[in-house]
Amino acid sequence: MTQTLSVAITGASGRMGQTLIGLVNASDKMTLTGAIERTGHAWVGQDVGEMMGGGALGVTVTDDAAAALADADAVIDFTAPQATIAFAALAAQAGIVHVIGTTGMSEDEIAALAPHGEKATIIRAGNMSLGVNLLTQLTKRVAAALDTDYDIEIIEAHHNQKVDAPSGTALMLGEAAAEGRGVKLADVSDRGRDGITGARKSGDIGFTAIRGGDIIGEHDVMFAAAGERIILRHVASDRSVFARGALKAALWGHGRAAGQYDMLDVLGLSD
Ligand SMILES: NC(=O)C1=CN([C@@H]2O[C@H](COP(=O)(O)OP(=O)(O)OC[C@H]3O[C@@H](n4cnc5c(N)ncnc54)[C@H](OP(=O)(O)O)[C@@H]3O)[C@@H](O)[C@H]2O)C=CC1
Ligand SMILES: O=C(O)C1=N[C@H](C(=O)O)C[C@H](O)C1
Repeated sequence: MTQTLSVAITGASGRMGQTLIGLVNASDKMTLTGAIERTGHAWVGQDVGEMMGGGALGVTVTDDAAAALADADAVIDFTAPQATIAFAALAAQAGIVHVIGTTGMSEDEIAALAPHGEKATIIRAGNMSLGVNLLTQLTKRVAAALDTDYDIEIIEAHHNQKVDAPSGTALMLGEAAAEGRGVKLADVSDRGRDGITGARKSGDIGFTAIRGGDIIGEHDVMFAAAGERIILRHVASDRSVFARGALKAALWGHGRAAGQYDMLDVLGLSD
């Protein structure tokens, strides 16, 4: 019998946690060996499949992340910044693959992952879908081809439970646009306009965040000039696009040297 990849999922009860568990369970390349929630969560001690409203999967939700990661080849983690840093330490201790989908991480929080990337194989991206990662490359090319007569605006829309803005994807697209233009995003980023803002500064990259209902994730990169607009758009209509990318990353990372990677590496889209 072929060996499958043993996978633990953090934030098991979350929107992405449940999507991931469904897909891992359906995969013939992976086996779900751990489902993690924090201490005191109502799911701890229960079968994860039953908690998801289906049949038993034979995996009990645990709050002992260290033990769950010690038994796994990979952990897939879509939670929150501080939790992700703690899981990175445990993944490094276990020397396994850590797929990180968590967004809203500050510069300092991202820097805190670095020492763990010496022992774990970290694959992190603000969006794990093939479509968005391809869109970052297209954005970079279009931005490189156009001058600052074309104002770049990134507009994102998400469900009303999302806690961070701009989205991780919007920031990836902003970084790609800035790279195409040969500038640093931090120097040209314009977020949160309100009141008498003054005219738009040429060369800025603007961000707008819409929050409402159950929108899964929509991103436009607009290049607006006098007389015309180019709009590159990605619409996610099912969370499985993110989860499928994360599973692909876990399989790609297994057996690979420790270090920090992204989805462009996984998908072979790096320049
Ligand atoms: N990279 C990508 O492709 C994608 C990234 N995301 C990102 O993934 C993250 C999760 O999104 P989503 O599933 O919608 O969010 P949810 O709120 O539905 O789920 C988050 C899960 O993480 C758990 N969690 C939160 N904080 C902690 C903590 N400190 N310790 C342990 N567990 C914790 C929550 O548990 P509890 O209920 O106890 O709080 C919950 O189970 C977000 O950052 C989101 O932006 C989402 C989709 C795609
Ligand atoms: O929180 C979400 O839902 C999503 N988060 C990611 C982001 O911040 O870009 C990816 C996707 O858009 C869904």
